[in-house]
Amino acid sequence: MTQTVAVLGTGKIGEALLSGMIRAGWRPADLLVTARRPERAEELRTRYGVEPVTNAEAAKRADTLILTVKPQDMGKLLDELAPHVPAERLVISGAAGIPTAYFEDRLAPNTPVVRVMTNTPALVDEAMSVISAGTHATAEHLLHTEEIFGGVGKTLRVPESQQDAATALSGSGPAYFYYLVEAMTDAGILLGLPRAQAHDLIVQAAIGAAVMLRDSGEHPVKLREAVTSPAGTTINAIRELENHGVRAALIAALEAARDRSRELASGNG
Ligand SMILES: NC(=O)C1=CN([C@@H]2O[C@H](COP(=O)(O)OP(=O)(O)OC[C@H]3O[C@@H](n4cnc5c(N)ncnc54)[C@H](O)[C@@H]3O)[C@@H](O)[C@H]2O)C=CC1
Ligand SMILES: O=C(O)[C@@H]1CCC=N1
Repeated sequence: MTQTVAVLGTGKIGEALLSGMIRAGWRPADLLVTARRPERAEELRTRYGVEPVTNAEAAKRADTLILTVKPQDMGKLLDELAPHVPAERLVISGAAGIPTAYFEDRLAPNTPVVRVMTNTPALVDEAMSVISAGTHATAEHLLHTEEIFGGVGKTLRVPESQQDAATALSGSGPAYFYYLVEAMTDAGILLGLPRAQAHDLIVQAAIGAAVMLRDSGEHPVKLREAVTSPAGTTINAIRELENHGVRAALIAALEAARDRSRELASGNG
């Protein structure tokens, strides 16, 4: 049987997922989208050939609803949806912080809910999507969720108690790397390189390092040691990173992101 999937609140993450699903072979005819602004809805229709509908219509027609609004907008969306969502619908939340119980409390009894934290590299099929089942989600619901999110990258099942940590690591994770690239590009400018060249050098170093981290099977310490020659250049840089507490700053930063995810749990964040 053909499954219809609706993306509700198709912003940055919703569109990244939608585009990836189409690349992965989903037929636009089997996909519905909702958006707050009519111009946005038309943009999605033109760009992907999908049908924009109201939230209520999506709830009635789609077998699976993927909710990708901001945590702060989730309560309002659920108020709108609740009267229209039959209990057999699979509801997938892509929002940071909000637990599956929040949805279960507001939807029909026994509604299967799955929580997913993905990230923007979904746009290039390199997402990490971390998946947890709510009380009524079955193995089949998890497989279906993996089928959807597997089209845009890797998936990993975790207990829901680990979702806030996963959000800090991989949901927000790409932003940390963009921030580092931005800072190191500035360093290149300081060292006298043209900005475009500094950018290219750092981006390629990041790509090379990322592929080695993924494919070599080596521990990051080993990989760093291989770059760090005795009395060489790298150790001077590492000493400065240690002097400035960069490791401690990263640990504190991810802890702060985890804490913020916890704060968003009520949907009022
Ligand atoms: N941006 C990111 O890197 C990531 C975001 N997320 C989660 O994804 C969700 C969305 O984030 P973004 O895509 O960044 O935000 P966004 O603001 O780009 O997208 C949300 C969209 O929902 C629409 N919307 C709000 N209420 C609506 C309603 N009642 N009906 C229809 N549309 C409605 C908004 O107009 C907006 O286009 C958030 O819950 C966030 O926690 C998760 C992982 C990564
Ligand atoms: O910053 C945020 O709240 C969202 C969730 C994870 C990444 N972006």
